[in-house]
Amino acid sequence: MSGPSVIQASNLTRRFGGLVAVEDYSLDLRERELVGLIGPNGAGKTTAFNLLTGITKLSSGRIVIAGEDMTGRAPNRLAQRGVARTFQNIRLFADLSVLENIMCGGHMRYGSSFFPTILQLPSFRRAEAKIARQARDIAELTDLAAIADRRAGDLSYGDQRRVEIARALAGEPRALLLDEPAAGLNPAETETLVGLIGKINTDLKVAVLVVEHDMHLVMGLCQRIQVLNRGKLIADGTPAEVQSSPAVIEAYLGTRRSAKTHA
Ligand SMILES: Nc1ncnc2c1ncn2[C@@H]1O[C@H](COP(=O)(O)OP(=O)(O)OP(=O)(O)O)[C@@H](O)[C@H]1O
Repeated sequence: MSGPSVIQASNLTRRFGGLVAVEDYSLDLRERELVGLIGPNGAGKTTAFNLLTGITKLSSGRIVIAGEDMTGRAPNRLAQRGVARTFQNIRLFADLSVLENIMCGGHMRYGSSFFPTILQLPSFRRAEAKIARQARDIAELTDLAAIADRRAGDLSYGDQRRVEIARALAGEPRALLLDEPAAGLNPAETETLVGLIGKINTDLKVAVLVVEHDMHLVMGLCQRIQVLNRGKLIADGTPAEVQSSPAVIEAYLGTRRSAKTHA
């Protein structure tokens, strides 16, 4: 049985001029759920992600996070309410160490305000110690402890991806949204990533929504899969249900057919 709702998004719509990128998209992501969001190129997945995290403004719709209406709030307010994300293109501080990058995630959530920081008050030192302790725990969990002092910019792509996820976890999110986490990873790195996402979901009890082109990964990892096509949700079910859905098969075949026609 799944728990209470973490993200309740209802009828999210976003227009860009005359183009409706996402239309009436709804998601009820519950505690401990691991949900995949798939769809052909241009289906609206990234736009849906950006709407859920407040990065793109809604044309209409409603977003409730852990019971609080967060519609129209800025991305940092949604993050504070417990929604963390990673991006398609890795965005790390290349010159900072792995541990410092992870601590940045903690600062976003628990950092001291301006005056305690400037004056180095005890409250500032306490917050810093807590953030450093927590970053070390997360480095352990994400298998980054052995390279915690290395410069992030010197790491392999797969390790950088894990640092990005570790930094997102430092904000102690209720939900983690991963935008194409396996993009650019080799098969061994992808396998490590799949193990990590599973661990985050089961051990840390964080709800996960993952956008991914790697079907094998999505089908093996997710309990539930949503399929977007031309901005609209055309399926929402178990991997087996989605794979046998005529609308889904048609959406993917249709994309291939039109790609051939235009080739
Ligand atoms: N800022 C924007 N301005 C105008 N059109 C946009 C903007 N962002 C997205 N779109 C359009 O909205 C549609 C959905 O794009 P989106 O990037 O969300 O799809 P996607 O499913 O993530 O695609 P992909 O799998 O290729 O990453 C596309 O037609 C895209 O061109």
